[in-house]
Amino acid sequence: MARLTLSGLTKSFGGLDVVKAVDLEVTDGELVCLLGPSGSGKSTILRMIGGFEGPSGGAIRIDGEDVTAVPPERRPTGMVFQSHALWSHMDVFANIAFGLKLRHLPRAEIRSKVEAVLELVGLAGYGSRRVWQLSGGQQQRVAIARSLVLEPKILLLDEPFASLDQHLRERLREEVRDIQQRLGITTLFVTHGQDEALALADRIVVLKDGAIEQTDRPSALYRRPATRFVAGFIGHMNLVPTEFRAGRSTRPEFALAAEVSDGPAEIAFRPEATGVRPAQGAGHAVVYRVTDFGTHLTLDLDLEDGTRIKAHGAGSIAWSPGQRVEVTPAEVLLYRDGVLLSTEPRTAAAAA
Ligand SMILES: Nc1ncnc2c1ncn2[C@@H]1O[C@H](COP(=O)(O)OP(=O)(O)OP(=O)(O)O)[C@@H](O)[C@H]1O
Repeated sequence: MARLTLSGLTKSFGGLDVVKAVDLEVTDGELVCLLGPSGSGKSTILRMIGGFEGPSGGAIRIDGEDVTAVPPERRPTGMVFQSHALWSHMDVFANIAFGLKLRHLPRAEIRSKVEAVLELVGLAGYGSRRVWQLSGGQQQRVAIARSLVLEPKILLLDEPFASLDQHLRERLREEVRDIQQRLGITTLFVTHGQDEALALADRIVVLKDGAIEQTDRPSALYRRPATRFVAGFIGHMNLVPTEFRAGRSTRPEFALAAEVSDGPAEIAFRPEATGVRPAQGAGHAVVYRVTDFGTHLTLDLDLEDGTRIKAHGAGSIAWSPGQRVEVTPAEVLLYRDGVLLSTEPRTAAAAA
């Protein structure tokens, strides 16, 4: 078990800061996902922790010990890359045993460690297979086994399943979670998939342009995204522009009251927390598109001013494009200048 501490971690390439003063504490046995769009600095942070990239500033500590200047092979970290870089001319056993041989462990000990780790990743009996005889998923399991066999204190995974199909990816991430919890190994997992992060992580770090936007548990991140960016990155968030005057939204269709100063704001609410029903009178919105996802129906709706929002519609109603509807958002948040306002808005009925 180990604790990882990043303080003021910074990296510049050619004068451009791609990682900007990142502070993060990962506790014993925790699995933290680094989530962000392409180019947000996720891999660079992971590579710095693994020692494959030298920081331009800041420090990396593992269990309190400064490892910032320690070369990768002497760090207590194990890294798994997207392209697993297995040696195709060696069999599975030799691939996994390689690092142990470099450490001059006795043969019997190497054998028992490799067999144990093959068992752990669900590949018992595969030791004599050639790498090219394995499926993509099996190869990635070998790559994980090759890291784990060295018993790192910290496991670093850089989009390890990105090249695999959806089903396999889901299965492997469940396996990784099981293994990680069984070993209690502190883990950092890089992904640009929000589903993957939500499914795997104890906590998620959302990165944008090399800086942390928010660090939180999946449920908290989903319920109260600290910024507009996070709101739009984790699931779908409807964002409807409005103006507040004397504590009331000027949008007639969502009459909201909130203790905010006058000025513009965005009303934010999730499609799954939005009530929709066929309009009795003129309604607030018009159905643009109906999409049946099997588990639920998603309605794309156009508000009077042309703002398009999404809502989940009841399967028992025959929705059709052009239909006029009434919309009742619930669990509403407010953003101003891209940042969550702490004020909880009340709906018109509650405010009246
Ligand atoms: N060796 C390098 N030299 C110059 N620029 C680099 C180097 N490595 C990364 N960068 C730049 O740093 C930024 C962050 O890259 P990084 O790979 O960390 O992002 P990422 O969030 O992991 O993206 P992706 O999801 O696409 O892998 C990018 O703009 C990238 O072009």
